[in-house]
Amino acid sequence: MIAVGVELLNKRDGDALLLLLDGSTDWIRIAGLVADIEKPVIVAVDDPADLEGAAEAGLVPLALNKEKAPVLERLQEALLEAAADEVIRPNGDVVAVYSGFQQGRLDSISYLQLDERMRRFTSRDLQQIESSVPLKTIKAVVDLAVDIGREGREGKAVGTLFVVGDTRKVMEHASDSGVDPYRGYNKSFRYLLDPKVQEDAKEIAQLDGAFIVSADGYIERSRQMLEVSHDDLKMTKGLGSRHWAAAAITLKTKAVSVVVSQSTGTVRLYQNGFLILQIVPTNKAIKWQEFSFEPPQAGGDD
Ligand SMILES: Nc1ncnc2c1ncn2[C@@H]1O[C@H](COP(=O)(O)OP(=O)(O)OP(=O)(O)O)[C@@H](O)[C@H]1O
Repeated sequence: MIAVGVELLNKRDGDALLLLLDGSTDWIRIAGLVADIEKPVIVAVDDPADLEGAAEAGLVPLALNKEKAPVLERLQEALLEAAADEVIRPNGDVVAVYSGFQQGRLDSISYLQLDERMRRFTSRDLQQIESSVPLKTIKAVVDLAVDIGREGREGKAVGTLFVVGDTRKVMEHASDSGVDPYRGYNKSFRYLLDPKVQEDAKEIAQLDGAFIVSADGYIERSRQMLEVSHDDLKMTKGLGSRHWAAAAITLKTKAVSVVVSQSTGTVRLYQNGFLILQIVPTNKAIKWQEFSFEPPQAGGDD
């Protein structure tokens, strides 16, 4: 199967060969099988310990930590990580060899043409913004924002805005747009890293205005209108007032803004007035063909 993968890669002039494996193997032997390729050969397994020796053999090791996940999810994760590591171009072509039907046996080959819009935030992206807000809080807010962008509420698309960190300064630029359901509530009902609080926040996100969140993850206010001038900003055309406000508040304060577009579900993160991250909901980022495989009927007429 690996030899056929190599042949396909060479014929189609693809960007990389991806071997999705169920565990460690003889890396030297694999390196021998792929010696004819000048492109990267990525070996992806779940447990990082299983990758020992892979890099020395000239392969690109990738740990997935997705042991129980279905094969397509593991493949997707491998591609996203490889793109994030810049081993493959986000719109490159990859030949993947993997166990599609039987664990432990390489029985499937796919030629994958990646989607240019493939973009997912990684911990590495987030570290860039950690300076003003702890990674833990940013990650929770971004995850929640991505959920809101992807799921909406009761079939309707929802857009919203979270302004995180530098709370006191942010509040100087904010005013109530309606009754704020969080005001006066005990801290335990406002801790955004708590899944129950996240579910409540999804409801409130349907209402106008922004959430103001402290650097340690507590919702301090919701339904806030931000009043900030946009004079010093350069923004992509087509973005509306919520996005302008999101960017502008990060120019006036040390806060980070996370905004969900109601029209597209895209999540954008601003810091110092700049767009730092743009996350298209992942289920829209790559269009996978479902496998349609029907095993032959046992005891049939043939
Ligand atoms: N200055 C602001 N502060 C807080 N929220 C705002 C502000 N301006 C707009 N919003 C919120 O954004 C909502 C939609 O505004 P608008 O359509 O201009 O935003 P947008 O940036 O185009 O976002 P979307 O992509 O979601 O349509 C408003 O109903 C309001 O809830």
